[in-house]
Amino acid sequence: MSKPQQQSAPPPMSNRQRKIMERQAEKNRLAAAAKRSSSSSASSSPNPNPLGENTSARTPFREAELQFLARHPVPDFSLALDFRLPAEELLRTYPKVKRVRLNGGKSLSQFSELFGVKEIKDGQDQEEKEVEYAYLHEDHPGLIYIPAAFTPAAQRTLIKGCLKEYSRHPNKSNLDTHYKVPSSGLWDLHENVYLKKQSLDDPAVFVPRKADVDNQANGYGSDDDDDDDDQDGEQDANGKKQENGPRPKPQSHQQPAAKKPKPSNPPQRRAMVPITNETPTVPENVPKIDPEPSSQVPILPPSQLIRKMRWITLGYQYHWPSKTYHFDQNAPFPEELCILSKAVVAAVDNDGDKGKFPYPYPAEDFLAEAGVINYYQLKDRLMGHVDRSELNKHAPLVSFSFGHSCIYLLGGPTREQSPTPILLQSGDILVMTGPCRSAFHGVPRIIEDTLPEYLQQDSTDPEWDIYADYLAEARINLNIRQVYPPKSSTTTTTTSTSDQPVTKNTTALNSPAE
Ligand SMILES: O=C(O)CCC(=O)C(=O)O
Ligand SMILES: [Fe+2]
Repeated sequence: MSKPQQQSAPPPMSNRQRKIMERQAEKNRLAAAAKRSSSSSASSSPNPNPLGENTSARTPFREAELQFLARHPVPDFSLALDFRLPAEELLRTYPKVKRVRLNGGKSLSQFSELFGVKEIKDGQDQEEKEVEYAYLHEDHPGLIYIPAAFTPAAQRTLIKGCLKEYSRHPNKSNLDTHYKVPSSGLWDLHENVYLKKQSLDDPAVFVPRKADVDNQANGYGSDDDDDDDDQDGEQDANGKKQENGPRPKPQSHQQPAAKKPKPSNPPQRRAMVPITNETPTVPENVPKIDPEPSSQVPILPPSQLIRKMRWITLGYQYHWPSKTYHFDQNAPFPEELCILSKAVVAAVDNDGDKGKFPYPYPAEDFLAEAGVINYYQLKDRLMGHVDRSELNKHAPLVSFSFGHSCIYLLGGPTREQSPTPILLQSGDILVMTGPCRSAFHGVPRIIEDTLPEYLQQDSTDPEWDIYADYLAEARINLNIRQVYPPKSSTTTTTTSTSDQPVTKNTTALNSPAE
């Protein structure tokens, strides 16, 4: 007997699938409404919103940012694409996602031991366990996502590096603008107090303000600059695009300049680069004007000051206000990070399986030359932007996430493309290649209570306690870039905004520092 109602009924839908369909319908509705109101506002009212806000001017990227920034009601984080769903469910729920084996069908640990070797669980076939996959997305050509790439032990090692070692001079941090950070590093000071080797009664544990010590500006991006890529008008209160959430910060140097008492030497605002959606040519000789150290920043115990560390730069140091590199300030790049990033690029190259990864880059040409470590507290966010300061636009950008999960918005070449929210979790790798390298992206939300158990306090490893304490309210992102085209190369590199590789003899562009 036939059961016509069952044959014609759609297959049962999971809650997640239903939510995604609803979200897609809502997106379509908003896009249609925006289109309608922009065509009607062109002919009639320039401001169709009775509250005075020109909502039709909001781009889809901005809409998504606002959606995930909202505190009340709490956004539905399950709308974000979670690459760690069981493979079958992932591919069924997101038909635009494609799963591919890593280069040569190998596992990450075969590319480098720095990923750690994953344990084989009872009853699990060794070979089956070792297979690791990368994921691609039809709406985001050039995106490569490798979920759960690191073992817990490998994550701990990298997290320690990010907090204790890589944050030391000569790498610069946002704090260097205003504070005389000791060259042994702020983390060591924090550790000394944490382990009671130094007391808070000792004035030496309080990092002094630069403005009080001397008048030297050291030339690094401050929290008080703005992000010229953030076109949607929200205050972006620091040199990088990252900003703090709505926490009250009566004395903080991270407050928008307009809201705090005017310091005698107000920090520079970022106004030098025109606001545009077009990819500019790389400004190599723009003046690098540095913010002045402020005499208003608070003097804090190390445990609090460490939470004000927002970023550090690796390798070629970056000048946030002008969004250009200091080509003459090249700090030694941590060797393990060079190896690690090269291993990722090798894992997503195409040996023997042409066309699997559509924008491959030869690993032997990849060189880690610059990096940023972003330290997010729970209320911090990074507004939408494109990373376009590197001269080599063809090399992948490799990005690692540790600690709390976040919502990562990945858009397209303009803010008009509706972004895909991705749930970025500790130990995931996101690689931006080809056109994805020029895509708008941002982190509107760190998600509370998502610190994996293996990063929490662990009675068997008291040394980890201080890191666990820090991570209890933090997320760390480490991203690595190649600045120059490869040395004496005939490799294809892009020097234009085009995603089509242009073959060019690049020797002339090699590091002027050499
Ligand atoms: O935190 C992240 O995952 C993204 C960071 C980023 O986009 C950047 O540093 O340019
Ligand atoms: Fe970025």
